[in-house]
Amino acid sequence: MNYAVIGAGAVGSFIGGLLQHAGRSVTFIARGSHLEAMKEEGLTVERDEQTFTVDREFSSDMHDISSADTWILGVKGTEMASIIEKVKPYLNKDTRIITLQNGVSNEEQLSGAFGKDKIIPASAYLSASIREPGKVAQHGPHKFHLGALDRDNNQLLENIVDEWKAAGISCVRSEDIMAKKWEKSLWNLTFNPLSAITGAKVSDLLDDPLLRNTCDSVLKEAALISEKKGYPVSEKSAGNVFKSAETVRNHKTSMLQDFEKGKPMEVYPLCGYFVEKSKELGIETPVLTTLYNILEFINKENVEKNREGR
Ligand SMILES: NC(=O)C1=CN([C@@H]2O[C@H](COP(=O)(O)OP(=O)(O)OC[C@H]3O[C@@H](n4cnc5c(N)ncnc54)[C@H](OP(=O)(O)O)[C@@H]3O)[C@@H](O)[C@H]2O)C=CC1
Ligand SMILES: CC(C)(CO)C(=O)C(=O)O
Repeated sequence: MNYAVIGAGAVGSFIGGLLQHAGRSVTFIARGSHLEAMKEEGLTVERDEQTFTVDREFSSDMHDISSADTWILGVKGTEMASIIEKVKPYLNKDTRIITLQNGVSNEEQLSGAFGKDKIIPASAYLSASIREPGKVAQHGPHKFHLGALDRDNNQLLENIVDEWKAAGISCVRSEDIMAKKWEKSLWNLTFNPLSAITGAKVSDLLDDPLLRNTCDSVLKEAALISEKKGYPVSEKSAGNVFKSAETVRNHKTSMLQDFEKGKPMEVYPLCGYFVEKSKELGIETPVLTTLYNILEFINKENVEKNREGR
């Protein structure tokens, strides 16, 4: 496979760096200071047991993705509509697009634009960050679940999973990848919006009785939506949302991290989409809807403030 990472930020740089280190061809599409640093010094990947640097190909020119057959879409969900327009001219019959964004709306958007057969969704469990321009860090365990929306891609998917494993990327093939993505979305819905509104770390959300109670209400509402969409949530898997949060107590959710950096938060993919679905399905979600309304407001204010350098 020839890979292009489109939006080589934290997750994309981590995956692309490992693939290139293992001898695969990877083109990294990035921008800003991260791109400049990679062009000058290469991309350094730092993990628990190893640090290495890969030295090519780094570009901001979308034209450079045309020679790749496998695109790893690393942008945030907030960029999806604009990135679809940018990559459209370079798509051909062999192109497949791996989507690792949190949420489930990105797959809908991409399938609508390019067709289901083009999309290979992935569910990403890791904690990667750009430590400084040109350097990506991922410490602790990580895991990706990859699945095909179209059975015709099963063999190709097998090959991708084999290549990723050989490159040291922990990943498994999922028979029902959208169920996996809904499962992860329940986690994100339960913790991300409330953390961004309050500034609370995962440990605060778990330990403060009132915040925990609010998380629990959100999870119950989210489970109703998930169930109606065909992804029932058992008591055990609802319990696992809180159990798995115990393993990342020290974590600041990605939404809170974006807020603190003054970056747009993934409000629609991680929250608004589910509110929209609840309305369409006639499900009452008062807690989730209230959090969403607040989140929309603080996101706009935050982005505006940072644009103006206030
Ligand atoms: N980080 C993590 O550990 C995890 C992230 N995820 C999910 O993965 C997705 C990606 O997250 P993450 O890697 O953290 O995000 P990042 O912001 O680190 O990466 C996105 C990158 O894409 C770049 N980009 C956006 N548009 C363009 C463009 N037109 N041309 C070139 N580069 C572009 C951004 O540049 P710029 O910075 O200038 O905007 C940024 O470097 C999100 O949906 C997130 O929720 C899921 C699990 C864990
Ligand atoms: C919990 C985590 C880091 C999962 O990898 C996440 O998805 C987030 O913070 O948004």
